[in-house]
Amino acid sequence: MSTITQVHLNELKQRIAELNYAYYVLDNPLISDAQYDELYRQLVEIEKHHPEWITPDSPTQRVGDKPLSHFESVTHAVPMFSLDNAFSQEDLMDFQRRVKERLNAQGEIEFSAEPKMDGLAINIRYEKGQLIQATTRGDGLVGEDVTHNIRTIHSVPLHLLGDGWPEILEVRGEVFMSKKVFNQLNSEYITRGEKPFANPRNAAAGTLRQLDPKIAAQRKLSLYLYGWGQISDDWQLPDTYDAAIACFKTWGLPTNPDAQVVKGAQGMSEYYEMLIEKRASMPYEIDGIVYKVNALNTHQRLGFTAKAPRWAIARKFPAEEVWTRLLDIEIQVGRTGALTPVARLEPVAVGGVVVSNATLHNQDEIERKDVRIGDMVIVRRAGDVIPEVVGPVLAQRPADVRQFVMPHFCPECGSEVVKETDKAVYRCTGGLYCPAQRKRALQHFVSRKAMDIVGLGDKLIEQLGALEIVKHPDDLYRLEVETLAAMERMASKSAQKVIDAIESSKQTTLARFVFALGIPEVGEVTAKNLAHHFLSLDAIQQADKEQLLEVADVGEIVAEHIVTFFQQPHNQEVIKGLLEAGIHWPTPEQKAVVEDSVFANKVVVLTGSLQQLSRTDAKQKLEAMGAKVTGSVSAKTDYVIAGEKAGSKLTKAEQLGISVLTEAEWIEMMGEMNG
Ligand SMILES: NC(=O)c1ccc[n+]([C@@H]2O[C@H](COP(=O)([O-])OP(=O)(O)OC[C@H]3O[C@@H](n4cnc5c(N)ncnc54)[C@H](O)[C@@H]3O)[C@@H](O)[C@H]2O)c1
Ligand SMILES: [Zn+2]
Repeated sequence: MSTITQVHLNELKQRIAELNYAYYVLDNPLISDAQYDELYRQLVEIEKHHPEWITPDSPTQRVGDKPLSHFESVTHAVPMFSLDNAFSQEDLMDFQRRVKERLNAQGEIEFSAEPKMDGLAINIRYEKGQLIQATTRGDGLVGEDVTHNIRTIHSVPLHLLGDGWPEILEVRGEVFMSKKVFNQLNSEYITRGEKPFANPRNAAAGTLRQLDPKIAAQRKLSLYLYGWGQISDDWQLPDTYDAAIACFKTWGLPTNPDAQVVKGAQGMSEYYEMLIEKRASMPYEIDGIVYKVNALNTHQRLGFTAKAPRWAIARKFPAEEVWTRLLDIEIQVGRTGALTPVARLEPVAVGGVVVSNATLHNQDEIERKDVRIGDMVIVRRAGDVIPEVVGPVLAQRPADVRQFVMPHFCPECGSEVVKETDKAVYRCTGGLYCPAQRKRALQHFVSRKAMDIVGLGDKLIEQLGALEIVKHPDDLYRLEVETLAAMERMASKSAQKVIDAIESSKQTTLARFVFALGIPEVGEVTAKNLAHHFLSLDAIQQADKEQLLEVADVGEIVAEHIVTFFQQPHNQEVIKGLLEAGIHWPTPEQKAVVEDSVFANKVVVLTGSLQQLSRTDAKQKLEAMGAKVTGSVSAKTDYVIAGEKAGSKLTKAEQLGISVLTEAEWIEMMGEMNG
């Protein structure tokens, strides 16, 4: 502390004053609340050691700031104070100790404990039971008149219920926006392409500052009471804070259901544990707990500092939202080959843990949020949810930020990256080669319906992969008994069994082999159809999109996946390795399909609009299976394949009792037949 000079102090005061102006007046904070709280704490600390340096214009001596408003200014009958902060259990103990000392009290103090709602303070004035004015806190002495907007809050009575209320009653509470309303509002903004609100507090502030009360009415604000201002002299307050609040409740005023009376440091800490646990599931955001000495006769004795009551304290929760620098955006390749952009952050504490990475979900999300590398970003971590980048702080965007571009090649294996049609997902196409996809590729390759290698379980695959003994499926065929026997929980006998299984898997079918490659969207049935259509692996590899579309059950997306998969040199390398290892199969018989076909020599009529295939493709496929495709339904018709909105032909078929198939049923039948 000795190195602190008055020059430092003045700089700090100047800085905090600027930050206050940006936050309270312009509604545009320059730093995060957590960062602000830290600067403010430093100021308090210095002034504690040098009380002689405290000046009336110090931020510690003033509440908020005067708003620049379109609304009328209102001088509060009783000033609206802020709260002192406690950041630890220790701070709370100090608070209780100070209270006890001042009151010269013995034993435990009783406190009212309640959630610190993250919104804005409002004073609501009732005269003769009638709501006549609602004002913001402003600088604590003068606020702005927002009566028109407060009147739109359904839970706030325009006239007090019951009777017995004082002629003049000012109640104070927090206006806030629930998480649900906030999320709805923001998704509407996003769909309209407008900039969403940073958080519910900001949204509530923005809503209260609307001139048109219809907007506030639509946005559904909420309010809970937590105190009072001026009250007629002839009315006697109850003895305790909680009884006063309960009394207001009987007049129809909304109060926080989570408020509780607790005793001493132990009680305060139990309430803290309870509420922090509950925080994520609460319908509105809270940023801490407010503890107030419950006995009202003590409040006058304890009094106020320049800024806050001495009978209350706000125990802040760890911030769920902080600001930090986005150092880079890196790509993570998942086990299915999906590429996820991950934010690399300057390490920062958020929600109680230090975070240096956060998900950015996908490219669309980065564009929508307009996050750029080098930006100051808002990072959020609520409850156990993984940390997320909410968006950039545009006020602090440096000139040299960089736009993120999705790489064209997989950072793990160098294979081509493709964007999946109609999805926001980018995927690595090097399925057989990519180390990120290794485990999944191998598990699939050895599975029963693929190469059917018995004894190669997940644990073993994991070990072989991790040790880089088996990087790609072709490495399996180079395994030796000794290598396998050295793995965990393996003996030479079981190792030999696995080697035998690998050996016998070499004799397979083309369909199994194609399925084993793990081409996206190519399941067992599609693999069979490909095998029986093209008859050789070469033909499948060389087929273009048009040719692939001729195959039963192959549509645009599947065809694209197949073409891209075989285009990857790395995949080709692995396939070559597999064939060199001795994998072989008998040539599938094309004829067999036609002979076996239920459609061989049958008369088929297509009607309605087909979803998966064009009319021409469907006709070709039926003919390939030996069917005769005709245009009109008669007694000679064997099958009618009815697409959507099928009309008279379908009716006729039904009248004649002809078998009708839906498009899906037909495609399924083709798949089964080709096996
Ligand atoms: N980022 C910035 O640049 C910047 C600048 C200034 C202030 N701030 C933030 O604002 C805070 C200070 O604001 P403040 O002066 O309004 O204090 P505060 O919000 O920390 O606490 C006082 C307020 O708490 C609210 N409150 C909620 N629940 C309550 C309850 N149950 N009982 C009583 N009051 C309750 C009231 O509105 C009251 O005015 C700072 O700690 C910081 O987080 C940030
Ligand atoms: Zn890859």
